[in-house]
Amino acid sequence: MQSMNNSSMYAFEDVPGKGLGLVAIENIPKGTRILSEEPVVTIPERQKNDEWLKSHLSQQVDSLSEAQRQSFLSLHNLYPYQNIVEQSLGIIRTNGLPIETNGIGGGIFLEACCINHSCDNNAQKNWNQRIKRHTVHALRDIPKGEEITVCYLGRDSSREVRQKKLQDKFGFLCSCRLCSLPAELSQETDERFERIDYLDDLIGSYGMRMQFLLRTLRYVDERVRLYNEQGPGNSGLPRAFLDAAQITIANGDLARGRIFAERAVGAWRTAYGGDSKEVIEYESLARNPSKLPLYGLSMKWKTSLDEVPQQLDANDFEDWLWRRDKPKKLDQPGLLTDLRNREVFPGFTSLPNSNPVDLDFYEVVNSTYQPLRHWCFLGEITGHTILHHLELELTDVDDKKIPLHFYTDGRGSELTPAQIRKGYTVAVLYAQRRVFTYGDPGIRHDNPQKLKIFPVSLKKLFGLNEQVQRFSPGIDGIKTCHGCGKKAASLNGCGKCSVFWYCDSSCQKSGWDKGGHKADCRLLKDADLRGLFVLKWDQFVTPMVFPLGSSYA
Ligand SMILES: C[S@@+](CC[C@H](N)C(=O)[O-])C[C@H]1O[C@@H](n2cnc3c(N)ncnc32)[C@H](O)[C@@H]1O
Repeated sequence: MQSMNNSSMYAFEDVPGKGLGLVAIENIPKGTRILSEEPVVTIPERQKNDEWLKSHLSQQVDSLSEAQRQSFLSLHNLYPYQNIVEQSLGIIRTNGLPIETNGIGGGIFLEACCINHSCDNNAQKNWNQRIKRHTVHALRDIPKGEEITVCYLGRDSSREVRQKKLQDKFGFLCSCRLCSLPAELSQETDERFERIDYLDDLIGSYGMRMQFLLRTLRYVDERVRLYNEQGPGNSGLPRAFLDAAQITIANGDLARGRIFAERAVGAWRTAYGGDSKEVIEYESLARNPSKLPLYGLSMKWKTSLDEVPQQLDANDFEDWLWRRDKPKKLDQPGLLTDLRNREVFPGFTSLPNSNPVDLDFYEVVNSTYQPLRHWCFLGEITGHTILHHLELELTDVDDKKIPLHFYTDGRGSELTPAQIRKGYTVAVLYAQRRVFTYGDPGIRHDNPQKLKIFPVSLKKLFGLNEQVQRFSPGIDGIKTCHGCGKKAASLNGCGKCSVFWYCDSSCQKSGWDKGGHKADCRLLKDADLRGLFVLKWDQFVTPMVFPLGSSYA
């Protein structure tokens, strides 16, 4: 068979084991439109019955030119037939490609229907609704002599599933590069596809629900990474980039939103061409992301269009783009936790809601929600009442007043009056923001192991934190003498708290008397308070409880 297209980049050839196929007769660069074709026969979306369809087909086949009719009748046919009408029906069933337009469900394209399948296809087929043609584009550079292949399957799946589908529907056993991988590598690919599939479902089920957006962005990030590991040009990529664009724009982040939209457009341009509806629609989104109806559902990640870091290397840029958690400085050995770190010590407004559960803070383990990271709320007692239960009035790091209700077994009676003092600081592990039937939103406390009261005001605690941050070892292990300010790797730790460092006993005396360490050291004697600084709050294994001392002593 000869191509109808004179400027063709391919020839029809017999491909061993596959029948007829299309083979590149020149090098075809990635993104090239290899083929653009109108249907010669169409099939309506809704068919009354087989008889009606047969007559509908006969009329179309009869009106083809002789050359077209010959080409049509020589197409592959998996079904037995007695006459030309049955033969036409078999050809349609074997080769029909989707056409999504005005009640038409599919059609026959004389050239595109000769393209064979590969699970590792180098070309992408598509019905281009705007130009009303079936197109095929190179997903990667295709060297002269290589067969042009598309994927017959809708979704990435394991080798077993792919092979079964191809056998059942198209009657062949696929022996493409992916299907011929040795068992171990094939298993790796299968696991990747299974994970992509799973992530796809998760992304679909979380959708654009505001409280899950960071989580969903992580899933999309992982999905894109898996696609890239698998190889270039996966047809799922543009959709993944569009998901990322929508998530970031919904949170007011125009800078990232535009970049993701541009990536989606770039991937669609490669696979579908610049005149496809996807490219045209999302090019306009990339130009003006704030036009997305979801824009600004929250302004949590607000950026302007040009707030794109310029000096980052490629990896750091991707970390920025996907909002990946960078290992914080706190990870470094010797570094002490900074109480100003709002990820770990959030104010009330940044606490997760108790309902619906915030999946940035929790994950499902054995059908229950478990924290997936550490956080600890700090608030200073400014008053209290006791009616049915103890209610503390707290002021948080943002000076916001919050009620803390005791729903422990003792309803608060487990505390001594000496603990319930104005000016003391309460620490609540894994606190949630909760709406109460009566009164303002606040915190419900029901597990005594999650709460601790320190006999120090929030202001003093932050004062101590400043000292700790100033004098404790830096990333380089260099400590600062709390007495004279000298910096050195080898200083002597305070024998009581081991948090402050001194050159010698005279520096220690100066720090003790003038530097205020006498009072601070007394506070730091409490292993729970010391734990606020020395625990690796950014490294989560299991939830912590008070006494914290047992978690690090
Ligand atoms: C739409 S046709 C493709 C053109 C076909 N090779 C022909 O000779 O007309 C689909 C049929 O091609 C064959 N085919 C396509 N891809 C194949 C592959 N990867 N391995 C073996 N046979 C394949 C199968 O017989 C399949 O039913």
